[in-house]
Amino acid sequence: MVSKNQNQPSTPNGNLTPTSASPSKVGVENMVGTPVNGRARQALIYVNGGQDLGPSSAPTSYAGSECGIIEFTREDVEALLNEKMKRKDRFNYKERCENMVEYIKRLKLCIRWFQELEGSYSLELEKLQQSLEFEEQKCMEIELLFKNKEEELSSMTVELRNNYASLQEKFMKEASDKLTVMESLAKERDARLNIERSQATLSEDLGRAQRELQSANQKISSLNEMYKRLQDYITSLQQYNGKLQTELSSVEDDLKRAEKEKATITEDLSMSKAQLTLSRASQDEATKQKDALASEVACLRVELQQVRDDRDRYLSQLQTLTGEVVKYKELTEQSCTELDNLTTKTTELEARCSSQTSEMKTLKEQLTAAEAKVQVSDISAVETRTEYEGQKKLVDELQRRLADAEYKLIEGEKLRKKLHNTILELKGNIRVFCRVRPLLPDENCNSEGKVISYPTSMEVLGRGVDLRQSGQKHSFTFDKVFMPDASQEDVFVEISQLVQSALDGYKVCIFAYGQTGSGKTYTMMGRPGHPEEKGLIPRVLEQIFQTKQSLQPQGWKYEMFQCWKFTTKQSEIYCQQIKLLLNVWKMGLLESNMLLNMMASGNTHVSDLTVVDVCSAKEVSFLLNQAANSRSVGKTQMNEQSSRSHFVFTLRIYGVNESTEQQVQGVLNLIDLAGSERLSKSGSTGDRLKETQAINKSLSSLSDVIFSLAKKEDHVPFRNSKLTYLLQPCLGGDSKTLMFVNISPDSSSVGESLCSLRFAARVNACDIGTPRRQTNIRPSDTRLNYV
Ligand SMILES: Nc1ncnc2c1ncn2[C@@H]1O[C@H](COP(=O)(O)OP(=O)(O)OP(=O)(O)O)[C@@H](O)[C@H]1O
Repeated sequence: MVSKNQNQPSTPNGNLTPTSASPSKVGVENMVGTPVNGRARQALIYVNGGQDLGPSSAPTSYAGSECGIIEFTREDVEALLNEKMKRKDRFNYKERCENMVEYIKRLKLCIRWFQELEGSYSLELEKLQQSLEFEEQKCMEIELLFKNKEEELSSMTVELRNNYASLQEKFMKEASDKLTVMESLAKERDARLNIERSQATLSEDLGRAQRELQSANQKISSLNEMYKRLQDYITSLQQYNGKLQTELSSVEDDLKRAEKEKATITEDLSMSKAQLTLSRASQDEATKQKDALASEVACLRVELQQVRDDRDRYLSQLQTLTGEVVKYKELTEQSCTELDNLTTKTTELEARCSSQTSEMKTLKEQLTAAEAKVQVSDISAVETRTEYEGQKKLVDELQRRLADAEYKLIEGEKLRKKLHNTILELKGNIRVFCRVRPLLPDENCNSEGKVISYPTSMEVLGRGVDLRQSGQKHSFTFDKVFMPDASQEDVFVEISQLVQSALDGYKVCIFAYGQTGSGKTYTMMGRPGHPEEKGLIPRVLEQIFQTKQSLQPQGWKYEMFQCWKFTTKQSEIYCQQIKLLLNVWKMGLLESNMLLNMMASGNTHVSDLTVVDVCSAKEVSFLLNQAANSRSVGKTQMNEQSSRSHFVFTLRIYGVNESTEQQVQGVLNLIDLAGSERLSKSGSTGDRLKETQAINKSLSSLSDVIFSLAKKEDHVPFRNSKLTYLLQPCLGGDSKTLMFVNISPDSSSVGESLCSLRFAARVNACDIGTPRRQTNIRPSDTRLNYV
């Protein structure tokens, strides 16, 4: 610390000048406690290097004291003292005195400056005192104000206390409410725990069901294998049977041949016997003739003897009777000729007799040989008969085994059908498949990225689809999601089981829903002129006709196949009117009061509808092409070739197996709905606008029906539109329904896509009941029921 007396000498010129090499702060320390004017003074003198110190930078609190005091850092002072100590040795005393004088001069200048400052400060002090008085007055006023405020505040405090009391009351009430809420929360928690527990049991059930499903699948595959094996076995049995049959027929041929031979031999034998009898008769005759001839010869001999006697007599008489010699000579010659004749006749007869004897001998030999042959053929006939009986027994045994195998096969088929339908029931009787079509060449991918994406988590792989709209992601899960690269075949594979159900006697309904241009017609009908891109309808028909062939060996034999009737029809519901596709050119639009009756069987009947019986897929595809060509097509802003009508393709299937007395009656409805579109976006006007409104109305009726069925309401509004009325039998609780929701990946259609996906998600959450199989119904007239 530096203490400085006011009486110290000042610089001669009285100016405050900084030391040449001085730092910006210079401090001087003097002894503390040195008496100055009888008082010890302390001071720090601060000299700003070369700057004019104004009143603002000068200390103010020391006005009126004997010297100005300025803060000086200790470090600076210590540094200065050190410097001084160091310099002590280096400078001589004189120099130090000079320095000191110079220094004192400066100090004096400072003091003067401080005195000036003090004057200015006293002025300021006066001003301040005045302002203090003013402030005091102000304070008085403020105090008054404060009092008033205090009163106000006290009244407010009272009020606030009252408020506080009421608030406390409220708080108490709230607390009790909170308690009740906590209680209900606890109850809810319990309920939630219960739900979680039941969810766990349900998931366990689900797991069990899935395991059962797996085992059922395994059973099905084993049954299928068994079925294949049985088929192979049956084929081999049939082959064996065929072989046996051919062998049997060859044996039968042999037998026939042998019998024929026997017959011919017997015939020959009887002929021979007859011949023999004839020969014997002729022999007898010949013997008789011989005897007669012999007696004749004997007579002739007797006559000859008589003649000879006569000749002798005559010769004796010749001698006597010369005239009569010529006469007698002639007579003798004549008798000789006659005798010769008789001799030759006898020789001839003898030769004939001997030839007949030899003939008889050969005939006897032949007879013996024939009898031996007959004996041999009798033995072979007995052998053949025993062999034939053995073969017959074998054939009977084989036929019994075949019938056994067929019975097993039929039982297996029954089990397969049951398991197949159990699987489908487990999958749900209303299912939703989503199909996203690829971007078309004239559509551009959104600059912000793709609108549609597919989650890759294992849980929803192949079943999930995400749609992004204005940066927000909407996720949906369906039974199956087909990405744009899915082929028509991939889609068909997934629905082929439903076609099998229709063949097993169920009502099946498959419909495509979606905005205009989203690919409904492509899915149902395919791309015309591209057989590899043919749609579901032609593929379904192919499957049905193939199954018809393959079911033949299982009892649905060709003769019985005559009982199968494939009846197809196409009907089009257009602007709430029913238009007949096949004779649309003849009839045009039908009147709205057209008769729609419910048949006793629960099937809808459309009057005057042309029904065509078809026998092959070719015939049906011809009819389909006709139907597709006569379908109403229009152009909207959203699709160049928009289908402005619903297309309903119905296939009715009757099956009879006469060996098992089984009959099935199934219905398959394939529907390409007209495109749903926003009126504003479609750009429709006039008739087209009416048409779009009608389409939207019938689609909304369809959704009303589905949701009403899902809620199990007593009244289902089937009659709200022709479409739902016509489809009533197939949309009812006892049918299997599959919905395709077709989606366009174009970013400009994202709003419509979101609507379609939301509708599909609601449909997917529905449960419309358990399907019933229609069996043992022999249709009296299949043409009466159409849907
Ligand atoms: N999966 C697909 N693969 C290739 N092209 C497709 C696919 N789906 C649809 N398309 C094409 O998209 C266009 C529109 O399809 P389509 O006519 O089937 O739509 P839609 O939904 O039936 O329309 P609308 O309701 O107006 O009749 C057609 O050119 C069709 O060939």
